Amino acid sequence: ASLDIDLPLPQVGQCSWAKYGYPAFSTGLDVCPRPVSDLSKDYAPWSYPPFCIRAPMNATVPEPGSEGSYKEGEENAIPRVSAAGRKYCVYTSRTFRGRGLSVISTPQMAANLVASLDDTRVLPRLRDHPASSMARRDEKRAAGRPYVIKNVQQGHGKGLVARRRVPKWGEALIGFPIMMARTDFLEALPDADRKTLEDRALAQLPKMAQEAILALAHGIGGDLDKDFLLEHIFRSNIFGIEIAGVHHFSLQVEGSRINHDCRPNTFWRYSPSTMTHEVVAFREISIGEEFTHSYLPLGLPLADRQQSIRRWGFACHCSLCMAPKKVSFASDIRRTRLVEIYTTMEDEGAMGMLTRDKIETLLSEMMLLINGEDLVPQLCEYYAMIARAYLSIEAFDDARHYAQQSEEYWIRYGTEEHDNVDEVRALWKQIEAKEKERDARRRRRDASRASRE
Ligand SMILES: C[S@@+](CC[C@H](N)C(=O)[O-])C[C@H]1O[C@@H](n2cnc3c(N)ncnc32)[C@H](O)[C@@H]1O
Repeated sequence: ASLDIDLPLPQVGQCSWAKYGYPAFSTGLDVCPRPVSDLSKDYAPWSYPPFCIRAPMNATVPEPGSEGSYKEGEENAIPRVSAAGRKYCVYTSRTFRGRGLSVISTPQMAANLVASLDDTRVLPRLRDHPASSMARRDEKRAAGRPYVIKNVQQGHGKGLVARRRVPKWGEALIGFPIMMARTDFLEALPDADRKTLEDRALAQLPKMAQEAILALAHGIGGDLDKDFLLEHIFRSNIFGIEIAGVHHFSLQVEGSRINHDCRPNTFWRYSPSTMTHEVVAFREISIGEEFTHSYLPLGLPLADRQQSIRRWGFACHCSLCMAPKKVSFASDIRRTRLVEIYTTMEDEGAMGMLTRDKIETLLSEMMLLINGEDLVPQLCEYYAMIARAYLSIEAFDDARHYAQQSEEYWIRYGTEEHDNVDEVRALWKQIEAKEKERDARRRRRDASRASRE
């Protein structure tokens, strides 16, 4: 028997692999879902017994959580760690959200998804919204759908175009994954094993789901290796997500049709507990406008964007990248200055060199730059940085104000479940602790003054 599945069943509150999925009080269960593999007798709630392949004993994968280049030999290459003998399995639910879902991952990671598979956990707000792929597709509902998928500008293939006005913060699209995989399976397994898992993940889905996946963009036509069609589709269409802190990717049929723009009009957020992708407008979108989102972190200057987008296999033709040299030069200067402000505040704050005047001057310059470059979503991080700057000069009310703003932005841009919401909450604790320290210092000073008098 495999170690993967012979662990004792943990009780609710002790699930190491189930940060969001369990405890699911509504199910009345009092244990965590057991990881299942090809050796398990029972494989519910999946539709088929898991099909598993072990990584070879010399398999290595990039170290989880490290940043840098995935290419070995490059200067900033991510260090690699052993994945010897790790079991990757295919799990399929043929009914998930009315379409089906196939997952390629390890038994523990798949166990983490079990509670979220339940369609009844999807809030009516996400299920019945006209932008939701779960909403009934009768004529009346279809008329309310905010977008139509059609060919857009030359060279961009298909895209999503607004067929009704979407207000600021309104949902443009609500979708669910159709395929998910633990990202490092691409590195841990040899070609033949990857292909076996990928083919099975596709074949176990209902016919309509298979067709929807195969119809997605395949990236650079010339180099297409027909044996690895799915990997070409992954490369052009996936969204990065985490399951219990481990990097995975997710394929979502309609969301994958949204083209990239370096100044996008939507952002997407993912809720692990309901496995929902929401694409949200961060400004009003008018009828006929294309929905766009950024495949790259926001705020990069042109050269960095051009280099990073290459990983996606295309050169960006958005209006910012195609703008006259003068315009993109000015944009680059603003973006570089913004990063400079961030580092100055962080560094000088840590060294106790900031003053209220300096913070306020940099803050107003920062707001001008952020608004000028349409980088409002970056305020999640920038507001937290301002809170830390005010904390460094013991301006507790201002620190609290910006920590609150940062928390609100993180919830809006990342959902309640985003890890950074926890980080902001840690910042609240720091503010509280430092304020107590200051009060204690004042009391000691007053007491020593009183004793002198
Ligand atoms: C995730 S898909 C987007 C949907 C795609 N247009 C389709 O027809 O399915 C990514 C592909 O769309 C195209 N694309 C997206 N954004 C683009 C942009 N800003 N400039 C040029 N091509 C873009 C590229 O071919 C890219 O490989």
